[in-house]
Amino acid sequence: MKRPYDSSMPVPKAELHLHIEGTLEPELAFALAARNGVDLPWADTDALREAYRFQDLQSFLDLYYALMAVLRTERDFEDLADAYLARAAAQGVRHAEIFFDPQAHLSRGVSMDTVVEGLWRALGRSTRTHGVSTRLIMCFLRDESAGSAMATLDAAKPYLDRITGVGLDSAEVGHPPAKFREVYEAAAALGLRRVAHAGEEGPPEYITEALDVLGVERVDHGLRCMEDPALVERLVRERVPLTLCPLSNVRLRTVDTLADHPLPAMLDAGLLCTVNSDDPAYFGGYAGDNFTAVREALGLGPERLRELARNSFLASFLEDDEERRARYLAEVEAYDFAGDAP
Ligand SMILES: Nc1ncnc2[nH]cnc12
Ligand SMILES: [Zn+2]
Repeated sequence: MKRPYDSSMPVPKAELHLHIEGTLEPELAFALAARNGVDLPWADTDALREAYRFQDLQSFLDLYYALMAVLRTERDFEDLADAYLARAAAQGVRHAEIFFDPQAHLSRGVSMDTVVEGLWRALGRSTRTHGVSTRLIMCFLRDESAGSAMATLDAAKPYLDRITGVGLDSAEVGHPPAKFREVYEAAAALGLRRVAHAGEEGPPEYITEALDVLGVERVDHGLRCMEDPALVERLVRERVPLTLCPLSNVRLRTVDTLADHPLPAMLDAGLLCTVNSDDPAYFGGYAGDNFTAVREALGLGPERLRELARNSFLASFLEDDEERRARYLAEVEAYDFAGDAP
């Protein structure tokens, strides 16, 4: 008999909201700093971890961008991605759609080639080495100009065989989606899939704008849709997936505690919710940890957990490999969710 929720057999799932730079664990950051001769302003990994007390999204972003100083070579990006994929695989992730932030590297003199080739060294072999299929999503920083986003899209053109889609991240409030209309139109014309962070700290109107102006197929976070019943109805009707990140929401104080998270109400409303880790090195857990946390804090039963796992594959960009998606979905249906630990 299979032991359900055995840690050696975690829930099969896809991760759809994961910033690769947000997987930089303190130990790897210090190792890369030593390798590259970069001075870090923290004495050691404990001191760095001490700094992980965030007031809001911006206070996290300040640290997140600062620590990227250690990422300089192809090998650094390869090691970063390999470390994430190993951890994700151990927590049941079968498929990962991975964000990266090229502007945060280009502005430090690290080229698009270094970033994409480095990540690809790990991602290109990941089904073999980690048993995890992957897609790469290039995010634009919404607190930078639309012109900078367009230049970034241009710089990515030689790598479009490796990039599945575009996203929009960084400081949300004051940077509504419409600013990026032209760059999303250009991305669509290149055949790229479209997602955007919206409704994390920003108002529900940003979610509507991301759908109507940017044509996004998935909304990252989307938490604040719950303030607008007509928007919830639309998201349900149009089956727009939301990539929720519960531990991130607690650490960035968009919800007070995990027990206050609206996930159960969102599922009850019929929203197509998924559970993801966002920046796991900073927020206290990877994909499986997020599943465990919501199961325990919110008392989600076996069928709700199955729904979340199923949704993760339904919402993924696996249209170019339906056979693989069907295999993953069959695994979800065969999984015994009735036990007592993801
Ligand atoms: N949670 C988040 N929101 C916006 N931008 C991000 N970049 C990395 N993590 C992010
Ligand atoms: Zn995010």
